[in-house]
Amino acid sequence: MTIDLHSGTRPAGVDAAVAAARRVIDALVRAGDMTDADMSDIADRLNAVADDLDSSSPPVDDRLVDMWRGDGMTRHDPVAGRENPIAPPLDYTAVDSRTIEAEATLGLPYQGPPSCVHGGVSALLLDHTLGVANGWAGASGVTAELTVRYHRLTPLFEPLTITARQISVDGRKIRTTGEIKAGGETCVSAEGLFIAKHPPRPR
Ligand SMILES: CCCCC/C=C\C/C=C\C/C=C\C/C=C\CCCC(=O)SCCNC(=O)CCNC(=O)[C@H](O)C(C)(C)COP(=O)(O)OP(=O)(O)OC[C@H]1O[C@@H](n2cnc3c(N)ncnc32)[C@H](O)[C@@H]1OP(=O)(O)O
Repeated sequence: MTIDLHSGTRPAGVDAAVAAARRVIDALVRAGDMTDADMSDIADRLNAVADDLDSSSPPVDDRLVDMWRGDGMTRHDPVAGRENPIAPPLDYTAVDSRTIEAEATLGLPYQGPPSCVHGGVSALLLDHTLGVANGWAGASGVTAELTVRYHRLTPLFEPLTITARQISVDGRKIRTTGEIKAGGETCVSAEGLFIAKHPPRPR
């Protein structure tokens, strides 16, 4: 069974609030202490927002059930999740029946070397994208091995194409590859071994 690549939007403004939080994260990293803003006041205001959210949030077990509803894409993961402010977020489209891709431009919160994407962030994006390609191709599982090769530095502030394709399914073993490209050049490639295993979703 394949999955819908889009997790959809919710009407309550959640996506807009999370997008605003993403802006805040980006703006904080950009400002550092080179700002005239009153950072103590900003901390108070951000803490007030967090207090509002904390006081109105459901028990975590209820939220876990909500996060995992359905059988396909979720909205909370740290790569494509519209409800997760640390996700860029990637938005996948199908290339063919085993291949997906997304475009993203990453900013300062994802920095490793100067003006370049952190290698761990690239590995995260690829791990997840390989996993979603498996869901799209119809045989998915958990990552057992991920081999990542860094060919050249991956730039911040430039459009990146992240692609993944399922290569083979042999019993429970699923092999999947992917890459991150900038300007048509491969910056990072990955090979993953996934094992068909589906931890039960909280219900
Ligand atoms: C987030 C959950 C996703 C699940 C997918 C669900 C639905 C898909 C829908 C939508 C897709 C959307 C999003 C998904 C996107 C991303 C996925 C998230 C990726 C992750 O973030 S996931 C977390 C990190 N991941 C782990 O936390 C795994 C922990 N680990 C284990 O859970 C076990 O360790 C396991 C299951 C790996 C194996 O355990 P096991 O007992 O089930 O199987 P067993 O050991 O018998 O191995 C069977 C055969 O695989 C070979 N084999 C096993 N491991 C190997 C290895 N490392 N290297 C080489 N070969 C290996 C054996 O050698 C044997 O081979 P043989 O049959 O030939 O002897």
